[in-house]
Amino acid sequence: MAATSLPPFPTDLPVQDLLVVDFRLLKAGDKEQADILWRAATTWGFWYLKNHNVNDFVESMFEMGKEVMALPFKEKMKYWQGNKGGSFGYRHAGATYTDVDGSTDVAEFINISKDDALTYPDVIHKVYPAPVNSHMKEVVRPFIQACLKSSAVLMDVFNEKLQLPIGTLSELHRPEKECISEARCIRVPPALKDTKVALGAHTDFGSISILANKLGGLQVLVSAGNTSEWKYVKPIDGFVICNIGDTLSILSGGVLKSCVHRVVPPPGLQFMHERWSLVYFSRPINDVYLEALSEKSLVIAETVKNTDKRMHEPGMTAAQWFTKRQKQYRTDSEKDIENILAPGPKDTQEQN
Ligand SMILES: O=C(O)CCC(=O)C(=O)O
Ligand SMILES: [Fe+2]
Repeated sequence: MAATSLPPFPTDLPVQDLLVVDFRLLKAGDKEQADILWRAATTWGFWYLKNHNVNDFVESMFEMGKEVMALPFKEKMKYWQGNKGGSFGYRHAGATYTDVDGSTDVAEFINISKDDALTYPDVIHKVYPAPVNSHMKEVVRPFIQACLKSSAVLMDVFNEKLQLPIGTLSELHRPEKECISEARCIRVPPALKDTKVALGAHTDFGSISILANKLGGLQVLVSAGNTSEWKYVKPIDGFVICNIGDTLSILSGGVLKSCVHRVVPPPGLQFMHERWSLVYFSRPINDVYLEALSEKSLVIAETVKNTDKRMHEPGMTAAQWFTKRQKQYRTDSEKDIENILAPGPKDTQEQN
């Protein structure tokens, strides 16, 4: 649905104003834009990006996602991501807990590996539902390539500001190496009566996330002194929302901030609509050991001098850590696929 035919984002809600980075200028080496990006990434860890070409593929990615989610539940589950720490493939709604009382999420995903998209029709990790394959070359791959280009530019700015040797961060994220980077299309149904949280509070596991959405619902946890408050991030037509994830925060010794966020039902009259969002998660190469790059940067070394390593460094590689995190908060960790396929309100077609 075109953004213009959707109800507007309400004007009376707590909103976190994010800085806007002009990607075209940033890519051309504009120092002011690099400073804006640095300020955003070292304070809130979230910012808007404008004048980028990721947008060229957003609508077609949503179309692909809609075709996938319209498939019968059994068909989607043939491509299930599983519950053993993998991510690629289909993830059904309700797969994770959103609070300690046992509420569950209401979001379903299709996750497509960067490696599989770049090598298609060769398969590195996973095969995908038919609509992913039929749009792989014209839509999914170019979308991922645009995200790779954008994140490489952002990464180079962080590299310079962190005073790391040239190319350090890009070497740890080389696109031709295997990793868990992926594109994700998310569907949240029109708000169900008692849904408080559509996707639970989390930080992103990876380095940089690039997000496109049209309806509100994304919230960031903003701390001021001893209190913290959930604030909405307002979708802006043509802009994507970017954020720092945990791995880049760890590698930078905490200089770059990975902010807690969640998705609640769209606010105001937007609640009646299906919510679609699209994310590209840029993650380090699988065997990158997750630790602050203190030996390569005085900026990082100075920052970590007084921090407890155990608080920030998981002591394992990016792939091991991702698998561990991915298994957390699952509602289905003891279940096999037959159990999940048993009749229930999971099929989006049956729900609506
Ligand atoms: O749908 C959104 O707006 C955000 C999704 C998100 O945070 C995630 O998938 O990690
Ligand atoms: Fe997220």
